Amino acid sequence: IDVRFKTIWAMCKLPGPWRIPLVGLGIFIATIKDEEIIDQIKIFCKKYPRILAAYVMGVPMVVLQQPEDIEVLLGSINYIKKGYEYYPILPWLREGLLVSSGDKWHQRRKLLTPAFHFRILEDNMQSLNKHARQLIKNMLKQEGKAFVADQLVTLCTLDVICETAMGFSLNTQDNQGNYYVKTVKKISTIVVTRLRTFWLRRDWVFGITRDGKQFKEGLSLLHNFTEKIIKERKASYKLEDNKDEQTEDLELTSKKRKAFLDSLLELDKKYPNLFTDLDIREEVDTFMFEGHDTTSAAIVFALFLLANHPDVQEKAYQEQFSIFGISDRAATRNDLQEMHYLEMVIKETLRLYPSVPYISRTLTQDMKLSNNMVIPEGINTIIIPFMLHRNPTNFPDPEKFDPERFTQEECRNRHPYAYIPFSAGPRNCIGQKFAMMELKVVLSTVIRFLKIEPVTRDGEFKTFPFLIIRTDPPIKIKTTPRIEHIKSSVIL
Ligand code: HEM
Repeated sequence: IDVRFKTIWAMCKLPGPWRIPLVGLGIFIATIKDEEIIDQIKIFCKKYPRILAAYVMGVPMVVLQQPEDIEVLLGSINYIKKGYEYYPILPWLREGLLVSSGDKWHQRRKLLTPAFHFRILEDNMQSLNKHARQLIKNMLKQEGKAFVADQLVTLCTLDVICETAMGFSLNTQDNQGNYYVKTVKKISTIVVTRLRTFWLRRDWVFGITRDGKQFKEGLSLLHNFTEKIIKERKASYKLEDNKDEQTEDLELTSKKRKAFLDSLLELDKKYPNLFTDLDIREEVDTFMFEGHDTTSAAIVFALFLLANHPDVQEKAYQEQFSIFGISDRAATRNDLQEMHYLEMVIKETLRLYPSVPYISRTLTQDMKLSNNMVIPEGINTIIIPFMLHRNPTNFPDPEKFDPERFTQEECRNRHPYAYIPFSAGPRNCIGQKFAMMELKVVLSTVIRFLKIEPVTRDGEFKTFPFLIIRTDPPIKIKTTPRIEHIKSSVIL
């Protein structure tokens, strides 16, 4: 809560809906129905197209909507402190990379960039292909009937992140995987409810509510799940370490693929005071969550859009056909470079449905915008990619799904901060390249082997900003095999 005169005075001068001082939009936000959140955000953002300032129960909030202003915020190393909205996820992700600030964030980002970003891009095609194929096998089992896309896709992306980053093979049929996925969804919903409801800010009040109790139970499940992964990897890592010491074959040892978690275990050995067991867990929790839920949402929305736009689907299929013909071979990294149209489809999907719909920072110093307006230190500054990507100046006819917006020429003519599904600047998404690789492998596999048909149509669902973008009702699609003989080879 910021009740300093300086802040209140500055907030008064900024454009925004004027309600009760300090309380601001607090009561309105706490009482609005979930399904109305996005519509209300749209109304406010349209009314205040550059800057929207409002108090929410003592917290001063400013929404930036112009790419030039967003560049000032995200492009600078001076504004990396995460916003107030992240406090309810602290008990879950603690100060993992997503939430940490200051020196801790700088140090972690420096250590984790080689450990995650470079390592994960090395040699994961085999694993990505394997899980993409498992996904289409599971889709084929639905035998042309409608199914909830998210249920199958999320297990696939969870398998991918577990195997590629954690070196842990999770069985998709395993109930634990299912449980983890359901609990993550429940916890994200509770986090947003808590954020909107000011009387739940105090831990003790939240703790005695039904949501608070469910949050605590869910948290212990999620932590047990990640602790199990760490324990198992630690054990197998020790075994492999011993084997390496005994083997003379150095070439073989250097070729062994190391998972991101192995690098964390190494950091633990190298800097025992910097990287304790809890530090490892907070990063595993962070990467597990960010690494599966974001990609799953993107794949589900892409499937929905492809199903509802058969012309785009056909064009994407023709591109795959030109790369693979009727061969059922696995995709290689070189193949991915050829998938220009699929990349445009993915980008357009993330424009309309950015997996992370909301980004925020607390200013630790005054910030001068491109028009010389000053946003003072202490203010919670927000970017809503879901709205930014619907700005008709940068994206004419913004509700229309049109991958052609992402030809090289169109992109060149747009402000670089007009489209930021992975955020931008020094605190951008560390998993961006890996995510694009995963989305391409999974979608290319589905498009090559299956025809996606619509069940849920445009306008038949509401979107919710629950940490990750979600829909109600969940999106359903149908799939049928494209070529009979490919169907049998995939099943084998
Ligand atoms: C379609 C997929 C993805 C999207 C759209 C996405 C988007 C984002 C965005 C917008 C942020 C900035 C959040 C903020 O400032 O509050 C972010 C940060 C982050 N993402 Fe992703 N992400 C995706 C996939 C992944 C994957 C696959 C991983 C890793 C396994 C990952 C790990 C992270 C981490 C650790 C951060 C925090 C980085 C930092 O603060 O230094 N993301 N992501």
